[in-house]
Amino acid sequence: MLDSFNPSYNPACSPILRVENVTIRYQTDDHHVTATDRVSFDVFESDRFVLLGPSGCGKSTLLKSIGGYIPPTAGDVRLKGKKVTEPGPDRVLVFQEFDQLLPWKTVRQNVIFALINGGRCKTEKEADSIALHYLDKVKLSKFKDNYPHTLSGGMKQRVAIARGLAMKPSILLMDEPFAALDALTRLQMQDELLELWEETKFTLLFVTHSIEEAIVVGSRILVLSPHPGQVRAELNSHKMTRGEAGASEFSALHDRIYEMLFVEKPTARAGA
Ligand SMILES: Nc1ncnc2c1ncn2[C@@H]1O[C@H](COP(=O)(O)OP(=O)(O)OP(=O)(O)O)[C@@H](O)[C@H]1O
Repeated sequence: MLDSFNPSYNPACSPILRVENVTIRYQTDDHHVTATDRVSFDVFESDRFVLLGPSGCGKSTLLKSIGGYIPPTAGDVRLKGKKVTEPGPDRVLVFQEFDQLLPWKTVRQNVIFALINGGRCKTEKEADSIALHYLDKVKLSKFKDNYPHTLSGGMKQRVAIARGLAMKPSILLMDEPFAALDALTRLQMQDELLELWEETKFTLLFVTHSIEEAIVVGSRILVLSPHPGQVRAELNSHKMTRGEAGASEFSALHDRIYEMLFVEKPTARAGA
């Protein structure tokens, strides 16, 4: 899963996740596709770190690499100081697609299955109590014995989030988890995710191509240029709200990111 122990890792001040100069190239039958180009960033404990960029800039590719599914062509991904070489229960991925649950298992059985197979629990009893705890957190206690096909898209995503958090990963990886939802449900799910974060302060890496969503969900935002993805800027979006109180700050940051993505020419990494 991870290579040998790194004695230089100090949990008090080291990042949980370090992505260093990561370039990822796909080899197709007749050509290479460079998805990301020398991307670097650090994610610290309890960050809500967002990768933001237009379609095709390599956000999903980066997330899959962090998940251990795609090795970088160049550069390194390190989790708690150890090089990521394959998937592991310390990094749980939540996808956009609604079919990420096992359709032949109930909501509660889906969470129990992950807990036992991911090695988090040894007994069904222990897994059941953790599953019920997290299903309650996502307000799905009443639907614990339902099968996935009887749930709405938003409810299925809540199960996937409960399952992810129940695993207590070092970092929760979310790839446009709300993109396929209707606009109202999407806003509601963003708020619910923030409420959950307030309770447990889990470390989150969240991919989106929506500027609004990045500002609402993120405490830090990495803006990536169009294909191939390079770091355009890293921004602090801590304490931004979409309510009236923060409206002018919110729209100033929104406009700034919009310009970076669609107006300005690529520049070196800019701090904020
Ligand atoms: N398996 C693959 N084989 C070849 N090229 C690929 C593969 N997967 C992705 N790509 C290419 O890599 C680039 C980055 O794709 P990726 O899906 O990571 O971007 P993205 O930013 O997540 O896009 P979106 O927001 O549309 O999901 C694109 O040019 C894409 O066509």
